[in-house]
Amino acid sequence: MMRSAVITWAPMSTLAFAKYEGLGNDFVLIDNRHTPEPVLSAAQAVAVCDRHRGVGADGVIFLLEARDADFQMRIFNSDGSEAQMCGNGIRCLAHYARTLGIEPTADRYRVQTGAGVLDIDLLPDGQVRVDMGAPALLAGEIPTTLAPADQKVIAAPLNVAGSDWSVTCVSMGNPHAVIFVPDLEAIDLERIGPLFEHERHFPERINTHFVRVLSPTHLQVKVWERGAGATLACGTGACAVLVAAVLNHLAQEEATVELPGGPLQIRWDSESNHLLMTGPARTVFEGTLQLPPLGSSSTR
Ligand SMILES: N[C@@H](CCC[C@H](N)C(=O)O)C(=O)O
Repeated sequence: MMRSAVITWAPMSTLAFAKYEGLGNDFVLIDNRHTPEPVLSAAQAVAVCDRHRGVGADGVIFLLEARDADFQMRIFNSDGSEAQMCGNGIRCLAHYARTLGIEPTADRYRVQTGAGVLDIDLLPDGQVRVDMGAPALLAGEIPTTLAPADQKVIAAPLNVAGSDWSVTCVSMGNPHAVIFVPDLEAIDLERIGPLFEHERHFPERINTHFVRVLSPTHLQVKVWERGAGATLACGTGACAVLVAAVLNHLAQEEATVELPGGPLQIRWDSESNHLLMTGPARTVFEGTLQLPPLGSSSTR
C-alpha cells in the first residue's frame, strides 16, 4: 500500500547573535542574560558551528548574568562539548559586552568562567589583556594518568602513532599537552591531532600544541583543539605553551606566541604566578539564527 508522506513544519524561533574572531579563532556570541542556562542545546551549537549549513565557528559562547562578577562566560566547542575556558573567546566577549551596554569599571570587566573569576582590561589600542590566573600542573589537575596524580608532567614520554613524544601538561582551567618539536612542517596535524585528543592517558581529552622554539622570547605553534580540531589560535593554549617552555628551560617568562592566525603576547608574572594574555578581538557580523523550537526533531 502506498503511504503519503506528511511533512510538518515546526514554527521557527529566532535568536540574535554576533560573530567575532580573535586571531582567526571564531565564535558565535549570544546574549543569554534572560535565562540561567545556555539557550542553545549542545546539538544546536553543533548546527550553528557547521561551516556549510550553519554560521560557521569554532564554538558558541554565551554571556550570562553572574552574581559576583560583571557577567559569566560559557562555551560550547563546535562538537557540542562544553569547555571550562576560552582565551580568545573571552577577549571577544569583552568587546561584545560593551556593545550590549555593560559598562566596565575603569576599563576592566570581572568575568566568571569555569576557571574562576578573571579580570579583563580593555586597552586604549583596542587590544584586550586577560589575567588568565595561575596554571595548574599536577597530573590529577590536568587530568592525565601520565604521572601519579600529585606529580607534574614535564617532558613525559608518550608513544602516539608509533612515535615517541615528550609531553608537558598544563591546565589553564582546561587541559593542554605541549610538545616541542624541531620542525612544525613535519607535523601532520589532521592525522596526529585526533590521536592525542583521544589518547587513553587523557580521560577528559586534551588540547594539543606542537611548538617550535624560535628564540627564548618567540615560540611558534600548531594547534589541535579538543572538540574543535585544527584552529588558527588558542589563547589558553598559548598560556600553556609559555608555561611548558619555561618549565623545560626553553623560554623566558614573557614571550610572543606565534599561532597560525597571528601573535599573542604572554607573560607569566612571577609575583602573582598568573598568566597575562594580550591580543586582539574583532567583530565580523551580526545576524539572526532561525531555530526549530527546543526539543523538536529535525524539520528536514
Ligand atoms: N580556543 C580556546 C579554547 C576553547 C576550548 C578548548 N577547545 C577546550 O575544549 O578546552 C582558547 O582560545 O583558549
